[in-house]
Amino acid sequence: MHLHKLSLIDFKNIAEAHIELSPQINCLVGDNGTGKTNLLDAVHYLSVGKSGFNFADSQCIRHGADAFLIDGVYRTSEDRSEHIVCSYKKNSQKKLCRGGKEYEKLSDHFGLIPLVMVTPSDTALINESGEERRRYMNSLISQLDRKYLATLVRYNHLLAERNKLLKAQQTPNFSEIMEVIDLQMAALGTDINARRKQLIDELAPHVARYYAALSGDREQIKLKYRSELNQLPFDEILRDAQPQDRANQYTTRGVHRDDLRMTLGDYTLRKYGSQGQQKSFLIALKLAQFDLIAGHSPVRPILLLDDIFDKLDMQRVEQLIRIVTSERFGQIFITDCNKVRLENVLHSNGCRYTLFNVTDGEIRTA
Ligand SMILES: Nc1ncnc2c1ncn2[C@@H]1O[C@H](COP(=O)(O)OP(=O)(O)OP(=O)(O)O)[C@@H](O)[C@H]1O
Repeated sequence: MHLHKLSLIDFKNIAEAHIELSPQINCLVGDNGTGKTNLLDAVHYLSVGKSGFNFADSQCIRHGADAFLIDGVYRTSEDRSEHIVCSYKKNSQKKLCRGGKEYEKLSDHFGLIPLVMVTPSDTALINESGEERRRYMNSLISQLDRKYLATLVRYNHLLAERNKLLKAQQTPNFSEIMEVIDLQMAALGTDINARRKQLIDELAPHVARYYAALSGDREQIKLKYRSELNQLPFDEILRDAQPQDRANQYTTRGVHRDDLRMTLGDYTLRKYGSQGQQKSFLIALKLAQFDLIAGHSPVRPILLLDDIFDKLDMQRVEQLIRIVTSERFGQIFITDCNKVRLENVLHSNGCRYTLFNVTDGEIRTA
């Protein structure tokens, strides 16, 4: 499946655009702040129903306009297509339609048009708190397993109930209520732990392989899932934690404290990795994610590469281009400020591509 035609009206700084895309490599070139990333975000909207950069829908309406519209026609085979439209009008409900019919729930659309995006803002996965990494695991597992999200919602609900109880320790039957909550939390948390473990066990070898390829086999990285539940049953953890939880008045241990450990050689990537090494890791992670989704879906994800030259040396960029232009990948979008540099790399790898010039929100085929 690939995005064949894309039309935008009043989306961020793009007043109007109608473009026809290549099923393979699409390059968006232009100066800083011209709208290259905005176009990628529109493609993200059509897959996920929301911005890939945490923009609220209202922030995506072009300044001075009342609504935005994103209209995409995907080719699924020679004679079949999917028509997806996402629109949002100020102070009203966002609409996501497939073939002219509005979805009741956005989540019903998940997985139809898989997509993987690499952006400079991915560094938050390395440098921000564990919450960011848990969100990453949760979002990826939810794409592959719809039941996971329901389990997570129930766990978070119980966690909130438990924390409320810990703040009101004079509640009659405190211990009995706590026991009931813990019993349910232990079952759900054990489930969440198993799915996260399975995800990272599957993902980690691919990440290591892609990183080795990007670095020309000079460096090795490891990705590990850190959870207390890997060592102890959750019911035991909750029981042991009770005195501490009562003192702190919140739940100190559980899958809501899980994290990922990323190492370069024997050292923490966050502390000791250079910016280029961190960026290489994030690209390797996203390419591994691509393989994982492709393995679970009948269609290959669309790959969005925003600003890939940022922080990478030419050797790594060339390796990356070599990897993503291999048979295993499908439709790709690449943004860059430097047209000559991008074209040189693509030419030297013998790639065919379609180039778009982006100037002040206008997108034109070169
Ligand atoms: N709602 C909006 N209405 C109008 N303009 C907007 C809106 N949201 C963002 N912009 C503008 O879009 C531009 C940013 O576009 P974008 O992030 O796509 O740039 P880019 O071409 O990817 O640049 P860079 O090369 O620096 O990454 C900024 O000028 C910003 O002010």
